Amino acid sequence: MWKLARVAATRLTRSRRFSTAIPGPCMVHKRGADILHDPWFNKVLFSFCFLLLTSDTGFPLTERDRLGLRGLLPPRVISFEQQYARFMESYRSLEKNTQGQPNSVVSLAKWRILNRLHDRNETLYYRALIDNIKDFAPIIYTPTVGLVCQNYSGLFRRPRGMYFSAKDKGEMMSMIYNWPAHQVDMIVLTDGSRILGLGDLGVQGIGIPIGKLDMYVAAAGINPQRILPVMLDVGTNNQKLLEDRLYLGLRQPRLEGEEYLEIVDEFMEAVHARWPKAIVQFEDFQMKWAFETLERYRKRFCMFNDDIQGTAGVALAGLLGTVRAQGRPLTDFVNQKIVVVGAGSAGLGVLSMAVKALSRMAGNSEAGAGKQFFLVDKDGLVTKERNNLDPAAAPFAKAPGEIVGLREGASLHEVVKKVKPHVLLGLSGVGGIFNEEVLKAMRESDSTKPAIFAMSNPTLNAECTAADAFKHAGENIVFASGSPFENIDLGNGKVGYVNQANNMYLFPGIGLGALLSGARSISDGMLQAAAECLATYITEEEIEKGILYPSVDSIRHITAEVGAAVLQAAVAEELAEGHGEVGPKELQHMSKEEITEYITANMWFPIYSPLVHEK
Ligand SMILES: NC(=O)C1=CN([C@@H]2O[C@H](COP(=O)(O)OP(=O)(O)OC[C@H]3O[C@@H](n4cnc5c(N)ncnc54)[C@H](O)[C@@H]3O)[C@@H](O)[C@H]2O)C=CC1
Ligand SMILES: CC(=O)C(=O)O
Ligand SMILES: [Mg+2]
Repeated sequence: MWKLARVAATRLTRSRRFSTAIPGPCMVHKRGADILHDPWFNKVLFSFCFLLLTSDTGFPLTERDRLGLRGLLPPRVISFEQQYARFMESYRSLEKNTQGQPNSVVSLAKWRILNRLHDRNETLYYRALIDNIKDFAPIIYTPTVGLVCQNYSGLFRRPRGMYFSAKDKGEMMSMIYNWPAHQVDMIVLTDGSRILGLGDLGVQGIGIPIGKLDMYVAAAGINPQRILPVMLDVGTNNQKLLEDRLYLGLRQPRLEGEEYLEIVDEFMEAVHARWPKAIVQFEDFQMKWAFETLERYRKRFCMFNDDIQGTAGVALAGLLGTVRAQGRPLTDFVNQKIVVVGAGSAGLGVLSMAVKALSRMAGNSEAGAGKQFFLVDKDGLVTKERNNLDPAAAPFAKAPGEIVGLREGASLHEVVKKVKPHVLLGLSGVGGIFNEEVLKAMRESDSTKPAIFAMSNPTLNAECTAADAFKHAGENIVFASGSPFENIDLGNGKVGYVNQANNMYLFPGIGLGALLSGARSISDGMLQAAAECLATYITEEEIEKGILYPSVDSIRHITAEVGAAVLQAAVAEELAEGHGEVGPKELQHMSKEEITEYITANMWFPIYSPLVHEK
């Protein structure tokens, strides 16, 4: 395992650009103005250019005749390519015109222009997203999505996704049929209780499933007609929201205990009844429900928890990359001292996957695995002496006297000074806790190339900035953050490389592989295959430069690879039941290359199809 084969496949070009292949027809049951008002079929681009509102239409004349559109549009027809160029022109002019304004104003303006495009013309929106993923991911995903959630009531223009509230108890089985699409493949579900590091945002957390599913379309090529963002509104404990007259959710405290679980159970049953093969990704649930729902559903439904399982795989890939960056063999992972800051769903997910990887390296022996991991939470170092020690954290708690000189609750600074860790990894949600003192203590690390992972989101919640990490911990570190930072100019032509350690490198591939395998459930083996795939993706030359993760530009390619690895694992574990016309037997007989080809061929790509009216 963990073979470091150089990924031989030539990486996909960033996108297929404007293919000359003739797209197949798309049947449409609407006509006339109804088509123009449906962003899925619409081919008109409305844009502001030099302060003029222009509407450029991509409907050819024959199509206008077929669909009763003649006379409803100005006569000029422009191509998809021209529309794309027009949109990018207006986006770039917005960038220019907002220069010098506060970051939050610029980011929200960018989010609005993208969101407006989505609401009018999905094909063009997804093309723009795919072709500019590096620029647009920070807008539709972290960090801007956090700002969008915080301001959701004010930004809300038209609904996206479905809302199931505590008031819908007993109705969900019929409600699910209100969703207009016949088929749904991917659902991202939240209850809004822990949105990034921003806490309980109640119903406003819907921005997260929307952003994650946009990443599914961009990275995994999931057809946007088959995605469903879902908010389970069980109330909020955020007093400010409860008192906000613009708040759009239920004004009641969160349901607890059985009452809460009954709502989630009912939703899961309803989804399964209508779309038995849909994958459900749980996202941004507070820790107690994140673990409980994962245990409750993972064998019964095809689901996973992204914060626990997706994050764990991404972090593990980064930890193994760190071993390579030190010029050590992967087996040296057993000697790496790792301090994890944050004992929540993400931090504990990382530790348990890392311990499993260690025990596999040691020939499946659990004995002693994880002794070199240290867990710090808001009350300091976690030891067995902790009052009310959380059972989920207990396996990682240090025994009394296990580390001489460190007591229960020792501060992060004390822990780093004493342990001299190879890796300091933050999943605490607390901005700036890797302060100057802590970062300077990392200079005493036992590693020749210490690693600092400030994985909390969004940017202001990162445990430290990239600039501070290189400044205080030294130029020889490797650095990764959950939200993007610019690379750091270290002077003398040297660059401090900033990695983005974010579960976006895995969840799209986990979902895609699970979907196309038709797996009954998502096993540890499938998740491990995803993490291994990501870990082996980076070349030695890249590692030497401090690069641990691929560029966001190649997210479609890495997702295809991860999807293939997940599918292969599902087949090996006999969990794959097939997808569409491809049955389990055919999947079993596919080579690795054929699986990757199958995955790639099934990735949706946005182009205008000729619309044909279905009588
Ligand atoms: N980069 C990525 O891919 C991911 C990042 N995250 C980020 O990780 C953060 C935490 O997420 P969860 O684990 O789900 O949250 P959580 O609420 O379950 O856990 C937070 C943990 O941080 C600890 N903590 C709070 N204040 C602290 C302090 N001052 N010092 C040390 N520890 C402290 C708490 O005790 C708790 O154990 C969030 O900001 C989230 O955005 C989560 C998932 C993926
Ligand atoms: C990235 C992510 O899933 C989070 O910050 O919660
Ligand atoms: Mg999350």
